[in-house]
Amino acid sequence: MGVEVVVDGLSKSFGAQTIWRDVTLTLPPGEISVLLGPSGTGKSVFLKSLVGLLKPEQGKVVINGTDICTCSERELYEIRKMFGVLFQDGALFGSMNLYDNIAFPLREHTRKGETEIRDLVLEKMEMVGLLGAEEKLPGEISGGMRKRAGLARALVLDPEIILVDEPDSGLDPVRTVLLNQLIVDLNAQIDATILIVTHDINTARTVPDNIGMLYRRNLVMFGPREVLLTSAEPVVVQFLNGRADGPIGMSEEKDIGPSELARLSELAVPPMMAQLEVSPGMPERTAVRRRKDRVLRQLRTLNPSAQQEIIKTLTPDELALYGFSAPATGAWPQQAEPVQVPAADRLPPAAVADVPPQQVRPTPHPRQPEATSWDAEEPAESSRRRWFGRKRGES
Ligand SMILES: Nc1ncnc2c1ncn2[C@@H]1O[C@H](COP(=O)(O)OP(=O)(O)OP(=O)(O)O)[C@@H](O)[C@H]1O
Repeated sequence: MGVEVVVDGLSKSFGAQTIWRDVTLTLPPGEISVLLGPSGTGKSVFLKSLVGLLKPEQGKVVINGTDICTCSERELYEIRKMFGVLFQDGALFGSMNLYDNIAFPLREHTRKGETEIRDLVLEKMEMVGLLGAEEKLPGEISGGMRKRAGLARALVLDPEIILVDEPDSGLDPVRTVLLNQLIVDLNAQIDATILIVTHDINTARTVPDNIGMLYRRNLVMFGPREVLLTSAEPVVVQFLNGRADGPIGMSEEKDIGPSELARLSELAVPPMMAQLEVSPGMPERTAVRRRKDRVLRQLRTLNPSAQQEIIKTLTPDELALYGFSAPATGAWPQQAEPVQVPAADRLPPAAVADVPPQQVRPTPHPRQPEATSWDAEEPAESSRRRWFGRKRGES
């Protein structure tokens, strides 16, 4: 299982320029989190601070009991081995073919022989649908393929924490959905803790378990996806609706006038979208059940819209299991007449811990449209199918 990343009171400046201050959040182990924010709010700086490439002036980043802001170089070196990082452009070496690019961390950081390295490289290349492209140079392949090669390289040391910087930049909407699906499937297979930085609203609405947002040098919020996706905060509403009017300006944050605020308050918060489900043939995401227990424990502290959205994800069995009373109509679960949230001391009931795991089923999510091939120039389908196994219903 991935490890927890605890960020406590983190502040970062470059000279007189404060990037963000007092950022506190916890990336739950094995869950997928997204960090949103307008351009220049310091999302990439945050990722680099998590992996120890930048040193914040204040605060802690605690991983496995070690604060990477104050630990020794040797400890940092060991902690870094737990990370896989996918930078925006894949950060591949232009003169090396894909095989050597992906093999690089194994040759640098392990004593493995070439036979073992070959097995691992080909396994990761198959995982991201790149088998057959070993000899290609980064300059000879599409942006989508470069991203996937970067992802394969990020995976090659079996990371427990994966940081992904704008996976959607430079990709068309279909390739973005395919890459998102790949990240969800990877999470199901290796249960790593994942943090994605993105501008893409669709990614934010469909991929993560948790969402945070940086704005005006602060973390506006961080928590279960339902909290931000139902928030009426003007900056969130503007961002989720992709509107020009609102507190986010082109270069600097601007002050919002009363008429603009009124226009924003008339905008509906976009309806929640279902989270991406794992592909057929993949294992279940074990983080889903852990998250459900965690979120239900804090349910009463969340806003009512978020509470209702969370309750709507529960199956009838789970509603009963977690101690929710049925709505008057008897329909499970429904929005018009909200189900009753049990008293705080019953969330979740102590009995949950004693319930056999198979009784707590992951939430069924509607399927996304069937994925098409990644790149026209590569044999993606056969490669993906070998890794992902047969589709549901296929003999
Ligand atoms: N090494 C550095 N030295 C000085 N300033 C830096 C450094 N790295 C980043 N910055 C500054 O920090 C600010 C935040 O940059 P960052 O790239 O983290 O923003 P971002 O939110 O990821 O933006 P975008 O969404 O456009 O990629 C910018 O003003 C940038 O110029």
